[in-house]
Amino acid sequence: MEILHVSAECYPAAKVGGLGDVAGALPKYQREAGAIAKVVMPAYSTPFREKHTFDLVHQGGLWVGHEWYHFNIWKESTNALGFDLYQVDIPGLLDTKGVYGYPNDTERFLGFQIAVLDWLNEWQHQPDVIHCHDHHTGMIPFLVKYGYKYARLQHIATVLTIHNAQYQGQFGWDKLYLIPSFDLWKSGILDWNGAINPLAAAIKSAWRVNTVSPSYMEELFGNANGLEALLNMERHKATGILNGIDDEVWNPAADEMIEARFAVKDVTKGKKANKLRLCETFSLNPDLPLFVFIGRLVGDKGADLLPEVIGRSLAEHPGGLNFLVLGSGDAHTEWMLQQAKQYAGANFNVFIGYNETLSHQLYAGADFLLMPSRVEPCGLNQMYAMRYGTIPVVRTTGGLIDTVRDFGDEGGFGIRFFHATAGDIVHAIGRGLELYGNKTKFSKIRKTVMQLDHSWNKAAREYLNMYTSLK
Ligand SMILES: Nc1ncnc2c1ncn2[C@@H]1O[C@H](COP(=O)(O)OP(=O)(O)O[C@H]2O[C@H](CO)[C@@H](O)[C@H](O)[C@H]2O)[C@@H](O)[C@H]1O
Repeated sequence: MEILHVSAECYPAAKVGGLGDVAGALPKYQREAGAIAKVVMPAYSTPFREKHTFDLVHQGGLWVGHEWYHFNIWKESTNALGFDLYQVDIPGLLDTKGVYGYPNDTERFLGFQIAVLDWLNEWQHQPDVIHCHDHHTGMIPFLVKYGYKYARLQHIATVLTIHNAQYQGQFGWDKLYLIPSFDLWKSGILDWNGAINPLAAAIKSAWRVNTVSPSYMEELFGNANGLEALLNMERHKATGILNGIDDEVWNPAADEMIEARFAVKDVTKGKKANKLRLCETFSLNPDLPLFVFIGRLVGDKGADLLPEVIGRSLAEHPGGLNFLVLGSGDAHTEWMLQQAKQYAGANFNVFIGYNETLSHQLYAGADFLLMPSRVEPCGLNQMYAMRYGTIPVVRTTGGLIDTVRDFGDEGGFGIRFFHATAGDIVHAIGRGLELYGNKTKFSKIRKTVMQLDHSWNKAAREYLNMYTSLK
């Protein structure tokens, strides 16, 4: 069984969020489970490209509408990721420093998908499954089925994983000419609510669709940013498979990025050393319980609630806890968090930006991780946090339901709350403080969360079973 994953991100070559983590880990575990798994992604101008060597495996040219581009497909030559990594290099289109957020993102990702399909079309060797991730690759299942040029690929199974249905990649019908020619009778398949919608087109065209947790799959049938009816129609081919975490990258006993490495047996000592260093860096008192938030500062993550939560918690427990935030995103939320320093004084600090090393240090040094997400398809942060002995405080939604059980319930180990409101979050933080005060219980839960099995092995097998069922 050979699988080609197509993704806009793949850690460590390029990562903006959880998609990068998944594309960088799942293929490795699929290989361990006996399959051949490869990844193809865009060749952005990142430090990764400068630091690694590549072999040229294919050259071609393609049209995106009326623009002609030359493209190269490169294969990373040292097997640095533990699987074959291919990068699509399209000068003038994909050689950007960043991944997303350019005015021509529609053209950039169409170019990427066309290059992948042209390459597969001419490649003697073909995979059994093309596994597409999110809307940036959503035209592939459609074009494999209906693109005139790609008839040779029609027998290859296509799978779509929805990492986040909030983002669908819509563009206007005036840009139809950008898409390689296909049976125009099928143009309705591209449409959702009067626009060309790559995520909807992929949901309609892929052989199988999955989301990254069973609970999020259920939620989408009732709330999918406009795609509810479509997902209900396609329910027969939709399923939820819970993400895992790469326990080679996220391992407190071997993590080179943290101050002190530790395992379950020396968790108290290890956490203390990491917390001390973190608090020194951010001028926080290490004797207080530390709540952190790591992530994109956007409404879906509930980041806009943080300034009020910080203010109200400190009003309820004056000088009783510290907050540290790592993230970037909405300019207003970033500004509000900077302002929060004025009223939170020495009990709060924030790092605005993206910093992979610092994220490891926060998971290792914190006592609690806050995730007040309004939408959380799976969430990896809570699983990373638990592996590093940090107790998650999460909203009861999506994948957080499938991975965190409240410590008030039989066998529970985290803290859950229901509403994305400052009141509910502050209450949950209060429960965290009580738990922190009960040293025996706190230490027991810390050890419990570190030992939970969130490895990719189970999910890797579930994906392989899904592919097998398609043949
Ligand atoms: N400023 C920063 N500095 C350093 N690291 C940062 C950072 N901001 C975020 N990160 C890192 O980015 C990743 C975020 O992953 P998540 O899965 O929590 O969210 P995301 O919404 O990106 O992913 C989507 O896809 C994933 C994968 O399927 C789903 O789990 C999730 O629910 C869905 O929204 C983590 O590795 C985190 O540490």
